[in-house]
Amino acid sequence: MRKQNQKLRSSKSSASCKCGAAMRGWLPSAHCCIRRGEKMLSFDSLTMIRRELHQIPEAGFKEFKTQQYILRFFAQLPAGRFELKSWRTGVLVKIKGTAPSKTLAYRADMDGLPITEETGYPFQSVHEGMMHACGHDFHMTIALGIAEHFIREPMKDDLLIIFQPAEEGPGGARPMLESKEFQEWKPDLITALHIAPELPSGTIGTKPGLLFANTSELFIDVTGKGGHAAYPHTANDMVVAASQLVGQLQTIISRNVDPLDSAVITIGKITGGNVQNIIAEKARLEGTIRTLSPEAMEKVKARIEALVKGLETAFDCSAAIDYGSMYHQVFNEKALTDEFMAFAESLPFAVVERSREAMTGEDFGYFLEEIPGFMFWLGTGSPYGLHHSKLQPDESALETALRTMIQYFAFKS
Ligand SMILES: CC(=O)N[C@@H](CCC[C@H](N)C(=O)O)C(=O)O
Repeated sequence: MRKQNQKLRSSKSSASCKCGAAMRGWLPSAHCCIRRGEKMLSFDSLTMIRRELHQIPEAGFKEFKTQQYILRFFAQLPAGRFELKSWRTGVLVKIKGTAPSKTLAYRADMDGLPITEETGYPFQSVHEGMMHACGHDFHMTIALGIAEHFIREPMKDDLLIIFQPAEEGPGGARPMLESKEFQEWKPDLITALHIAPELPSGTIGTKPGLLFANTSELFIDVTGKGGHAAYPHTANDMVVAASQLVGQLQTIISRNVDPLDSAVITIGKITGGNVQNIIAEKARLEGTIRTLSPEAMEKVKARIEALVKGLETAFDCSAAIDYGSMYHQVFNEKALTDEFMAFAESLPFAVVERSREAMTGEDFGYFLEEIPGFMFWLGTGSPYGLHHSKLQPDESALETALRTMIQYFAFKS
């Protein structure tokens, strides 16, 4: 399905707008272009918005500056053509159609990650220890671009633009979906995209059916008896217990999950003990589970519980499991996804690829449980992947995504 006629611009564009405005911290300077009445935000405006958002990554449900940025963006646009509601740190914007019979929707997530940025960007995060390392700055920029376009050039149907907090955790989609604010404006079709650094810039990748995995966070606290480093026989060492458990957990993947199925258990963080010559009384494992079906998730959890029970006996310790937040799989509606792929393929500037399932998680899966729609990957070709401190997605993909979504919504309306 690949086309070679794609012409994308280099990512080395200027950080200033065509109109000469410089970036100004987290204040939305993009309004200078919007005021000039352009129908679609220019490439310079898009990159400027993305860079301003990039500077202010915030944790889930703490996206206060981000929310303010979005509200100020809409304050520059012609009132009367849209309605706006805040929901916690999120924002819902309903853009009026000329003769609506349904509501289409695009969702963008808003939060950053607790990562110390190492991109060397001149516009890198001003929030120490936080980074937009999962592309949510891109997702929001595209959402603002779509919104601005259809506020100026209304289509027939209504369009809901969803700025959803806390995708990385603890999960904003489910409570937002259940909220009165969202239910009042519940759309008939919902879409979202996610940047894919491993795909060539501008590529659109998706498939009908399962796209993203079921996820569950995993926290295990083990408590034994601490003691002097020289007297191990008088203590129950929780560093040794936790280390053994890390190895045992991997046997679930190799020995309990059907080899023709797939699952992942990743322990991303271990903490325990206080100092090098004291046997640790406590240790904590923090990780995540990924499976291709909700049933496999139940099986993996049952095995974790059995292993943890065994660990309690083996180490004469106590252990507590907390599954944190869980996300339902992203399952794309077949007819809409096939139609979108064929539509995107027909665009002269688009390159479309059929994706494989990924073990990434996305709480957008909750929206898709209730509302027909789909999610797709947007290639942003970068040598560093998602959740990496050096992630540098190619900004030219912003324009490809914006043009694709504007034309898709116009086609569906
Ligand atoms: C697209 C992406 O990277 N999403 C995150 C979602 C995280 C969910 C939750 N905090 C967990 O770790 O299970 C991902 O890590 O896949």
